Amino acid sequence: MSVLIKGARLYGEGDPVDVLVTDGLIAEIGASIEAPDDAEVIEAAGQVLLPGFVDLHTHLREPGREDAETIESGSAAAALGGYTAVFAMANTDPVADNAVVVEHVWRRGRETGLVDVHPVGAVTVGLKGEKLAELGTMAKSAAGVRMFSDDGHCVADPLIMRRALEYSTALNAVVAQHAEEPRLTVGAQAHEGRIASRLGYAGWPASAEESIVARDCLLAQHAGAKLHICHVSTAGTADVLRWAKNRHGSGFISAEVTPHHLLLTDERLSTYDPVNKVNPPLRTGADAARLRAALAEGVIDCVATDHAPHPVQDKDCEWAAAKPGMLGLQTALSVVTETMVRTGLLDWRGVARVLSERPAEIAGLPDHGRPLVTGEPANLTLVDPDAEWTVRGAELASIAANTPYEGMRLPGVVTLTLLRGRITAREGKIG
Ligand SMILES: NC(=O)N[C@@H](CC(=O)O)C(=O)O
Ligand SMILES: [Zn+2]
Ligand SMILES: [Zn+2]
Repeated sequence: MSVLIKGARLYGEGDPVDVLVTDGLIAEIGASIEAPDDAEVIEAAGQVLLPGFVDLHTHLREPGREDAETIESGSAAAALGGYTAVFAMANTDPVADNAVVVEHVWRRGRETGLVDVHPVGAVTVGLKGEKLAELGTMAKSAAGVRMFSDDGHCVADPLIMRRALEYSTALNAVVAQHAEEPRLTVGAQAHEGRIASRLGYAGWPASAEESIVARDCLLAQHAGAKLHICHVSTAGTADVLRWAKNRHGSGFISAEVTPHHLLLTDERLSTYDPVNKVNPPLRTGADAARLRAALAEGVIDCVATDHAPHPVQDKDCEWAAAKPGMLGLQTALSVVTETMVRTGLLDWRGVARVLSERPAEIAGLPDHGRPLVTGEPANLTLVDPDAEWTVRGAELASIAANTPYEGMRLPGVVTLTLLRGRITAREGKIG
């Protein structure tokens, strides 16, 4: 079976070309390729071909919260969003802190077959922050875990974090930190600042994030380890990262920003709608502007969704009782188009870097985020850069519907996703 993509521009650059995909690989790229008899032909005039997206930060909720998302529904959302690989966070129930759970997630991902699902292993047993999980056993399992995180919780104890970093070097793994000093965020509900004061919410200060990022960059350097910072949300964190990368090198320190922290601000909180509740909280417009600039510059390496589905009863309630988190997989490309491409901060080559190449590198995936040349694996995403769509939570593939972009009109539509040459999503439909 082959697929012939006709008339797309690679990275949105140069003249339109035809791309023939056969046996899971890019077989030929040329000005005009004749379709083989068995080929599925995709008319792609005006569209941009990119390497398939890689999400370093997804919550698929299986096992344990299948009323919010399953590996199957989350994989569908990923494929429709243009993703060919996702990293499934460990804060499931039971926690992915052992080989049995990570192998289950990995196997269910394979069976579903819509996106490569890589389980993230917990750093500590039960995400409790007290005792290191069996990182080595998870690394050696069939799931081949190479990213560890207690995401949802900070590895707050500096000695535990130090040991995790040290162990991870022997496993050639990366530790991804949810940077939140818990003593500074007790009871916190919103970004500490003008809006939180006005609404009467306990504040989540920027320094709760920045102090952990600074600490962990120093610990990572000392251990010679790879550290990844999850969901960077403040201008100050960008400053710390710039300093740390200069000192330690960007091969060791990496960071992601979420689409929602690029686009949304705490101005939205005045409606008291918990759809806007997320951890770390939406920050100020000045923070969002600095995050966009840091992403364009490479101080922040990549965009990760922090796709966090929650069932209606956990979101449709009073603010303080609501769970933090928002959907992200199917809206990421559009939010990046809106905030980074339409503003001139990134071209499509830059989008390939932040949504595909850098995340694949950080996680050590050999067959994603590869150049668009003959012989490479056909993990590909086709984007219509000029099309727009209106987000409707109920129409997204996730079981949960907690999108903060409800009713928003956004630019950039994923029209085709190929995983190893197989069509996983096409024109908004699976397969
Ligand atoms: N981001 C969130 O607000 N929530 C995440 C946890 C996390 O990423 O910290 C979740 O699991 O729901
Ligand atoms: Zn987190
Ligand atoms: Zn998360």
